[in-house]
Parts: sequence; C-alpha cells; structure tokens
Amino acid sequence: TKRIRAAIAGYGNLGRSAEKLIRAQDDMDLVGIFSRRSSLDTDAPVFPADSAAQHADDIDVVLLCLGSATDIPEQATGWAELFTTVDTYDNHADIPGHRARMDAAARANGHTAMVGTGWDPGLFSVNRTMAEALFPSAQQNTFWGLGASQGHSDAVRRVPGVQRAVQYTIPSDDALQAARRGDGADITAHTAHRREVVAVAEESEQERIREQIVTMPNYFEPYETTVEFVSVEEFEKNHQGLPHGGRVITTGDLGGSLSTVEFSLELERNPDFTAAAQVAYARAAARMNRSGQVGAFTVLEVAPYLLSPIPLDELIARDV
Ligand SMILES: NC(=O)C1=CN([C@@H]2O[C@H](COP(=O)(O)OP(=O)(O)OC[C@H]3O[C@@H](n4cnc5c(N)ncnc54)[C@H](OP(=O)(O)O)[C@@H]3O)[C@@H](O)[C@H]2O)C=CC1
Ligand SMILES: N[C@@H](C[C@H]1CC(C(=O)O)=NO1)C(=O)O
Repeated sequence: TKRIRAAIAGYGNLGRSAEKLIRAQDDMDLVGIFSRRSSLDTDAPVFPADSAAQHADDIDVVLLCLGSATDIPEQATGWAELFTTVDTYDNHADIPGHRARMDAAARANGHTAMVGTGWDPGLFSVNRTMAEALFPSAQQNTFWGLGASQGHSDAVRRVPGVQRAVQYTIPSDDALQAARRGDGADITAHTAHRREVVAVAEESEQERIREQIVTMPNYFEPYETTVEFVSVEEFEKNHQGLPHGGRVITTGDLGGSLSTVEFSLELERNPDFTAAAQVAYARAAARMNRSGQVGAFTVLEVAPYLLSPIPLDELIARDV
C-alpha cells in the first residue's frame, strides 16, 4: 500500500516526539514541520505555519501537536479545512463541541479529522467504553499519576507572565485502593487527585498568576491545587522530566461473580507515548480518508486493526 506522507504542526514536547516516531514507521514519511517559529532544532524541513495551504497536495495527514488550552480551539478547524488531521485535544468538557466543529470543517473539504487521540483522551477512552459495556452496572474510576500532565502544563504556560511551568498530578492512594475493592462510587476525579504546579515568574506577578491558575475552568477549578514558584535554575535542574501514567479501574457483578478490569500505563516520557498513539491514529485517519470516510471521528469510532501497519488477515491469525 501507498506510503503515508505525514507532517507535524507545532514543535513542542509532543511535536519532537512525533518527529522521531514518524521516522520509526516503515509505512510513513515525514514531509516536514509547520511552526510559528522560523528556526527549530531539527534537520527536518521547516515550513511557516501560515504557509500550510501551499503544501496541501504533498501531505496525507497532519499531526496537530499544538497546545490544547488555546492553540487547538483557535487553529484546529483551519488545519482541518486544508488537511486530514489528528489531534490530542484534551479539554474533555469540550470534546463533543470540538468534534462537531472539526466535522464541519473536514467534511466540507473531503478530509478526515481524528480528534482526542493519545492516552486520556485516547486509549483510556476506548477502555472506559469497552469495560463499562461488559457490566449491567459497572463501577468505574480513572486515575492519573503521579506524573507531569502536558495539557495542564501547557495551560499554565499560557497564563501571561509564566516563563516556565510543569503541573504534577498526584492521585490519592486511599481512593485507588477503594476503587480496586469496588468501593469507588463516591470517588470523583476531583476528590481523587491533587494538582501541584511548579512555575517561574517575576515576584510581582506571582499572586495574580497563582489566582489565575487555581481558578482556571476545566483544567484546575475545582481541584485542590498548589502553585510553587522557583528560580529558572531550579526549574531547569529539577523539572525537565515528563514521566506519567495512570489506570482505568472497572468493577462489577456479573450474575453473582465479581470481575475487575484494570487498564494501566507507566510512561517514562509522556510525550513519547502520546506521540506513539497519535502516529497510530494518523495511520488510521489516512486509511479512513482513502476509503472515503470523511468528517470527524473520536477513538471510539475507529476499528483497532486500522492502527496497525500489519494486514488484517495477519492480525487475525496472530492476535485473535
Ligand atoms: N490526549 C492525551 O493523552 C495527551 C494530550 N496532550 C496534549 O498535547 C498538547 C501539547 O503538549 P506539549 O507538546 O507538551 O506542549 P508544548 O507547550 O511543548 O507545545 C505546544 C506548542 O507551543 C509551541 N512552542 C513549543 N515550545 C515553544 C517555545 N519554546 N517557544 C514558543 N512556542 C513554543 C509549539 O508551536 P509552534 O512550533 O507553532 O511555536 C507547540 O506546538 C498539550 O496541550 C496536551 O493537551 C499531551 C499529552 C497527552
Ligand atoms: N491529557 C493528559 C493525559 C492525562 C494526564 C492527566 C492528568 O494528569 O490530569 N489527564 O490526562 C496530558 O496532557 O498529559
């Protein structure tokens, strides 16, 4: 089958991981990287983001590695008008709205828009739906961390005056144990996690910045959130790692017997794993577009075999 010509929009943690993972694929070529900045530390071709239309015929799918806090809402439909796209948009409350807007933009131009890929949203979404569907009455809880959330870190970096930032998500062990026992009914994401922000900003700006972070809808309000300001030296020394992970725990009774489903991830580097999922969904998006499936799709609407470069009959013989 024809090789997939992929491009990246946005060169941050996720974009850098997507670059190395696209290059690791036997069925994909990296056409180039679109950025709002002119000089990037890469040997790949770099194109100005606002020149994207000139490359429309040379690219099968663009991985939108932009920030979800402001970039995706501002830019994603514009990309979907020009290309088949794959994003990792993670403002969960806005996924239905984002899917509808991307569907209109993609469909009007014969493109496919794969939205909310990655691990949450993404692989965790697939597991939540599949596991819950097995039980007449399921108890399901999602936990993240301890680790560095890129979406929350991007959201903090977008607060004026923030020079560096990372957000760590800390799950409650008691909540985790309760969920494993099937006692998770009263547990919510907001009661099961604390959020700790470490940031660099001028002293005079810190109080305003703290207030803007802890009251930020969707990403922070109403979580218990702390904000610690450190020097740029301290930040560069101690806060460069981006480990993360999490688990979805689903329990229930099946006519008199108890079952538990647990899907867990341990990620040495959050952007590398997220990019791996985004690249696999880019393969699916390119294939779906070639077969005439236009419009927007979430991960719940993608047949698993489309993620793999291995032919379906071989997967059936090997994995079923
Ligand atoms: N669904 C999921 O499971 C996951 C989703 N994500 C999502 O991925 C998004 C991107 O994360 P991440 O890559 O860590 O975010 P970054 O802040 O590293 O990058 C976001 C954008 O900011 C711009 N940028 C990056 N570095 C700089 C810089 N030094 N100066 C100026 N601009 C810069 C880039 O665009 P440009 O090159 O155009 O300047 C880049 O695309 C997150 O917002 C999150 O929502 C992340 C992990 C998991
Ligand atoms: N989208 C998240 C992926 C997971 C991590 C997370 C959190 O720590 O709140 N929620 O979802 C990210 O950007 O890292």
